[in-house]
Amino acid sequence: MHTLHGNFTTDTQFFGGNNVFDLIEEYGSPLYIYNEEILRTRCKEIKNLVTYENFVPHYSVKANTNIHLLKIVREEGLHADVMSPGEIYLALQSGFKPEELFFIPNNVTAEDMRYAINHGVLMSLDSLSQLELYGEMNPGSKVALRFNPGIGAGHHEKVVTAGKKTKFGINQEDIDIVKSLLKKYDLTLVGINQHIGSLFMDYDPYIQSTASILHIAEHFEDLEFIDLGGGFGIPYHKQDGEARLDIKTLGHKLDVVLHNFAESYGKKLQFQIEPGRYIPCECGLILGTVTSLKENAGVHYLGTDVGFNVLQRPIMYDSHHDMELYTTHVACTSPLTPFTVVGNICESGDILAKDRLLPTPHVGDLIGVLDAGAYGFSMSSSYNQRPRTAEVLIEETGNVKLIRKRETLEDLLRPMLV
Ligand SMILES: Cc1ncc(COP(=O)(O)O)c(C=O)c1O
Ligand SMILES: N[C@@H](CCCC[NH3+])C(=O)O
Repeated sequence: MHTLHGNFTTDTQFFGGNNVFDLIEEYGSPLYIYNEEILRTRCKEIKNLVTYENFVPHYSVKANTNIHLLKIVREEGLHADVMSPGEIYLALQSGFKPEELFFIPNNVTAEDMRYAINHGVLMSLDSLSQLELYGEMNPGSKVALRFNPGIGAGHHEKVVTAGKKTKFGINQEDIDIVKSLLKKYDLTLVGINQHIGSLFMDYDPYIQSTASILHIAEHFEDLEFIDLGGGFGIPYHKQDGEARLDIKTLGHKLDVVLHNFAESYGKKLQFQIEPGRYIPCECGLILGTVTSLKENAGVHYLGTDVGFNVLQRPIMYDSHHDMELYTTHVACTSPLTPFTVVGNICESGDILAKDRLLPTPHVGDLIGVLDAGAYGFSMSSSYNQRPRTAEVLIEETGNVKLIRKRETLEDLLRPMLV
């Protein structure tokens, strides 16, 4: 086997010595593949971000909710942030205790709230009307609130979750109303949180937004924790030499802020963060098959079975994912050609990458779509009635463990009660 493109020798390191063609033969194509060692490394980096002792990172499970990965994240000592009853359910099933979960929903029904209350999971409300609803349902209890710190950041406007143009968070101007609602329902505000958006590589907006939430915290006595949010980015353009987020410097800067705040607040309250992407993104890759090659009006199409049912990020946010090709043919030394890499879905927008420089592949070669461990499978669908893919974990020993069965055609029919 030859790797035709890429500076990341995934075949030996990432796949734990397993041959990609054998993996596809055994588990089918396309296939999500995760590397346990990389996952554990990212967890440790986040766990040791700061020296401030009362620091509890919560993994935002929406990025990847496979229960086998959740178990590893928990073993590494992280807690979890959850968004829905489904995420609460899976997190509990994977071994997290209710007190290790933080429910941060948006526009939920009373039924969703009831699920969290019944399972003893602390909830954060992010609007006055949701706080009112919660207060009516569960007066006299502990509660958290999500504030909008006024600063947003993210890799695309669809993932900026603070500032002026967003549905998330309570505005600072409403703090007096918040206080009266807390009093009305005898609620104890134990924590406040924020999340400015997804994927920063420059940590300045994160540090600035930390200052904002700490300023908001000064309005409330007796807080037990402050959650600074997620958004920690990963370099999706590694093949172009993109640098990693400087997590060490970010950690040092945060440390100073946290220690100073605890001193002025008068207690060593708990600080939390909620990274999603950073934890599983780089441990995951999609392996697909080159199904056709075609030229139309000067555009070279490289057809694959990785449609937007499998990976939605490129069509949703124009996201870039580095790619590799694997072949059993003699490695080709011809010049690189710009290919438009497409999937098998019946929509013209089903494009994984435009003008991607690649060596000319053969039908039957394999394509690796890198950094797909976050918001990959969790955003996938069965559109065009393509059953969802299998997932495998390359354990630290190199052993391959099937962690999700490929769905079958019968799985498509089952919920229709036929
Ligand atoms: C409330 C909340 N917390 C955490 C996250 C995780 O974000 P990221 O994956 O960018 O770290 C998100 C998603 O953007 C979110 O909405
Ligand atoms: N789904 C987005 C991240 C934000 C999701 C959570 N608010 C992505 O793939 O980049």
